[in-house]
Amino acid sequence: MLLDMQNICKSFYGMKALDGVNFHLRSGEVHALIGGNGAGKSTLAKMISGYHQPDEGTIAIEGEQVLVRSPIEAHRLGVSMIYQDPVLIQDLTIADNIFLGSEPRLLGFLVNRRKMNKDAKHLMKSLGVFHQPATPVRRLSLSEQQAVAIAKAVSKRTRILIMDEPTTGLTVLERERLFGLLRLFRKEGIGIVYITHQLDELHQLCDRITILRDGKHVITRELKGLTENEIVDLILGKELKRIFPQVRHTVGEELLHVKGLTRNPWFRNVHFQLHEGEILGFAGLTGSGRTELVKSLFGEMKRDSGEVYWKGKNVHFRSPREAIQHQFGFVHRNRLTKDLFPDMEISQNLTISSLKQLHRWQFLLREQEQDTALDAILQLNIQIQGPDQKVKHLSGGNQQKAALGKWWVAGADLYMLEEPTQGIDVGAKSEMYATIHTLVQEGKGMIIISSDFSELLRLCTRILVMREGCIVDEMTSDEASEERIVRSASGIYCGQDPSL
Ligand SMILES: Nc1ncnc2c1ncn2[C@@H]1O[C@H](COP(=O)(O)OP(=O)(O)OP(=O)(O)O)[C@@H](O)[C@H]1O
Repeated sequence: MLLDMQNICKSFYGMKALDGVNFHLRSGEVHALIGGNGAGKSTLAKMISGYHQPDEGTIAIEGEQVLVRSPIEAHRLGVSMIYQDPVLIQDLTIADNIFLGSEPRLLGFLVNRRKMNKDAKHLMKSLGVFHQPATPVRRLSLSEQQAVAIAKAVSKRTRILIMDEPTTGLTVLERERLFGLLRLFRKEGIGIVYITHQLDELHQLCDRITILRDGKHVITRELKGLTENEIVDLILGKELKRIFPQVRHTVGEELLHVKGLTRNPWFRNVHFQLHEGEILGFAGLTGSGRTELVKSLFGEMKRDSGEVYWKGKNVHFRSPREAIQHQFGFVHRNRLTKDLFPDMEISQNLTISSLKQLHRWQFLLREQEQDTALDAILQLNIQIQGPDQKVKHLSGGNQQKAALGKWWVAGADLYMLEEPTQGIDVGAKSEMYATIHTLVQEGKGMIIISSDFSELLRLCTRILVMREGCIVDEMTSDEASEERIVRSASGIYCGQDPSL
């Protein structure tokens, strides 16, 4: 056994984050570590990588009991951890980042830069990245930065590699490349702990699965033979009928009509309409212009030309404030920093865009604010300890509901959601989808940007695919398939002419 963790317990401020958890990792296996938000996955991973120490329990690597008191000690033991946002120094070069703290030396004290660059080049090449080793890391894409983090791990003779949601923000093709690398590591006997909320990834990659729930061990077994529905039930501890509710909406009046919208170099000549009863999905690779398009609709970004009609009226918002006044709401991908005030109470966050209605003679009607917030908390089923709880202390799923709730309180008629379920667990996802359907049923407009194409397929009534700033394909839910989206998004063929 490569790694053997027995009876691990850990509490924070008297609250048990892990309660008697056992975890075993074999050489050459990819072991999925799964559970809902707050189940204890990251805490367990941080025990192996030296960021936390257990209150009780033992850790053994290759049969030898160890005390992993710091990340440096973990590295010495052959443990590396890679996060969704690789921890790299952006202004240093690829080679510097890979060998930071373990630079090859000449005469024992001079850094052997030649060898460092040569080794870095070789490592990066084996990972399919061909930049010069002297390139600053800030010039690389997210997936290339991840390759640098992996190269760093490999250069340190890693035996145990822990990956915490590594595919967040990656395109389908980048994800495939990462999986290819992990399969290679598996062949070399490295044990990989793989943490994810993307259950559709498990069968592509993982050999065994361990599920945690509320800090307790639920099950460890071979993944083969376990269905996605069974995994969902084990995560939640109850039966979830359907992650994606089957709802058919009737298409009604036109809400939004975008004509020839252009902002160089991000997007060009974009035309589309959104009707009542539609959930409009935007698919595309990173840099396809989807986010910039939505930012421009929300007044966060200027446009060069084109027109936008909202409920039949020509509108041109020069700031988000104007968009909000016209009942537009936008939940960004990084909602905690962009949409919410993490150090403020949940009730203040929910009412922040509606303060005008909650003021009289320049005084905030505190009681009314609390009532309005409470209404949203109940309607959207936001799980909190009290209305004065700070948003930063909510789970990822509840933070997402709060970000949506802010626009609900403000009376938004158009919701634009960027990566609405990124990082949230399967139960919260299911609730988010149900909320989206309810809002659409009430006649609200819904635009979803998601890198999770299967989510778009199962949620949206119509999907537009963007590539290099242009809409290159459009499909109804009946016409759509993941293959068609991937092909259009990556330019393998243009949707209008599959023979190309
Ligand atoms: N440094 C900390 N201080 C206080 N509480 C913490 C700390 N780290 C984790 N916790 C708590 O421990 C519990 C387990 O959290 P953990 O981050 O391990 O869950 P997780 O399964 O990784 O969740 P997610 O999928 O949302 O990342 C949670 O209740 C969390 O609030």
